[in-house]
Amino acid sequence: QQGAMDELLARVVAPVPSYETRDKVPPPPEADSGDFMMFYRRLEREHRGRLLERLSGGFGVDHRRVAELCGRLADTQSRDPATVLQAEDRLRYALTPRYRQLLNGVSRADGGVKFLVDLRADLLELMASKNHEGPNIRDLNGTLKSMLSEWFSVGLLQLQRITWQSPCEILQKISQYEAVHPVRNWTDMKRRVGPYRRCYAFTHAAMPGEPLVVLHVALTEDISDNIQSIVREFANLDAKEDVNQINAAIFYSISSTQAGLQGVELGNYLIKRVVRELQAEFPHLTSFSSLSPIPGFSSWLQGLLLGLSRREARGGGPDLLSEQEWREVEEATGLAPGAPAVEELRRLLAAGEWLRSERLALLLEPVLMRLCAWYLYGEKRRGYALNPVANFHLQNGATLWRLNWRADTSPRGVAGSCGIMVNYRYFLEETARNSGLYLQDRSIAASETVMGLVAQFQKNSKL
Ligand SMILES: CC(C)(COP(=O)(O)OP(=O)(O)O)[C@@H](O)C(=O)NCCC(N)=O
Repeated sequence: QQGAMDELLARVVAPVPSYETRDKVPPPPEADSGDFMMFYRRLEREHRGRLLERLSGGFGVDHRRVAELCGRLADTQSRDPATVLQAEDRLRYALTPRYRQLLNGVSRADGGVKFLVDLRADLLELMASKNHEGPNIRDLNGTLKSMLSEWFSVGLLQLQRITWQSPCEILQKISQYEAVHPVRNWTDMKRRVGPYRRCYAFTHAAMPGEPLVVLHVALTEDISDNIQSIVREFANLDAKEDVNQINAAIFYSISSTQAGLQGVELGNYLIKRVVRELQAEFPHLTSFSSLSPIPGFSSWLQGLLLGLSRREARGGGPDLLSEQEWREVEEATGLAPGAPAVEELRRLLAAGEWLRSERLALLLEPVLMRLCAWYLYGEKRRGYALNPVANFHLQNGATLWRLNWRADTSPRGVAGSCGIMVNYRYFLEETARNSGLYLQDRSIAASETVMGLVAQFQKNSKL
C-alpha cells in the first residue's frame, strides 16, 4: 500500500520546473490527474489520510531553496527596484508547493473541482481527528482553500431560484440538504417554494445540478417570532401573493451542502445576493431578518446549573435566580423546602415538560430569556460568540435584535433551546460596519431589548 502510494505520487506529482523554464514546460499530462483521482477514490478513508500526509509532506515547498532565496533577496535590498522585484518573484515561485500543479491539473479534469471539494472535506475531517502531523496538512488545506475561494468567488456563482417547476432532482437535493428544519414530505417541500415563500441556491458551472448553499425565505407582514407559523401546514398552496401583505423577508433556514467549502463564506454571499433579488421584486421591502435556532443553549444551561448545584452543595448560593424565583420554583414544583431546587430545575428543563405548565412557563420566562440573552451575547469562544449561528450572522454584520419566547414549541425546539428563537436583523446600511466591528473588536451589535435582558442577567448573577 505504502509502496504503491509513493510510486503513484512520484509519478503524478510533476517536479517543479526551474524558474527559468517555468513558462516553457508543458503542463503535466492529463492522464496523471486522472490516475491520481482514480487511485484516491479507491482508497479507504484511513488510507486517504496517509496519502494526504505523504502528498503534503513530501511534495510541498523546497524549504532549503526558499531559505537560500531569502538570503539572496536580503542582499538585493539596496539594488534597483527591477532587481528586487525579480528576486521577490523567484522567492514567490519557490514558495509555491509542488503539489499545486497536481491540484490545478485535477481542477481541469472532468468532475475535478467536485473531487477537490470532497478531498478538502477529507482534509478537514483529518485535521479535526487530530491524528496526523500538523503543519504540512494545514498547509495543504490552506493552499486548497485559497484555490477553492478563487474558483467559488461570488462572481462565478449562479443564483438559482428554486420553484415547484424546478427539476425533481434539484427539489430532492434541496429537501435532503435542509439541515435546520427538516423537510418531512412533498407537501412540505411544495410549501417551501409556494406562496409567500422563496428558496434560492448558489450553483457553479463546474458542479452542475449541485446546490452549494440553500436559503429559505418567508415573505411576511412583520418580522416573524415563531417558526411553526412558517413551517406548519399552509392553508392554501395556490394562494396568490398579495404584495401589500409583504413587508419583511425572513431567512428561516440556510444550509451549505459541501463540507469542503467550509470557510469559503458562501452563506454570507447568498444572503446578501438574495436581499438584492428581493428588493428588485418588492421595492418597498425594508425589513430583512433571520429567525434562527439557538443550538446548544439547553446544554450550556444544563452545564451551568450542574456547576451551581455543586457550588450550592458547598454552600455557594445559587445566584442565577433570585431568592424569590427559587422559592417560586420550589412552590411550583411542590418541592420540599430545602430540597435541592437547582437539581429540580435541571431535571425539569431536561424533561421539557415544564412549558406545558402555565405557572412554570410564566415563572421561567424572564429567567430563561435573560439566561439566553447572556448565552448569545456574553458567552465566547476565542473572543467570538460561542453559539455558531450567532457567530455566523454577526460575522455577516447582522444585529442581535430580538429573542422570542415560545418561538419553536416543537420537541426539538424545547429540548434544544427551551423553545426560544432569535432574530438576527440585517439593517442593510449597517452590516458592513457591524461586521468590521465584530471581526476586529469582537463587539456585538445588539438591540436595546436584548441589552436590557443582558443587564437583567448581570444584575441577577455575580457570574
Ligand atoms: C450556516 C452556514 C450555512 C454558513 O455557511 P458559510 O457561509 O459557507 O460559512 P462557512 O462554512 O464558510 O464558514 C453553514 O455553517 C451551515 O450549513 N451550518 C449548518 C446549518 C445551520 N444553518 O446552522
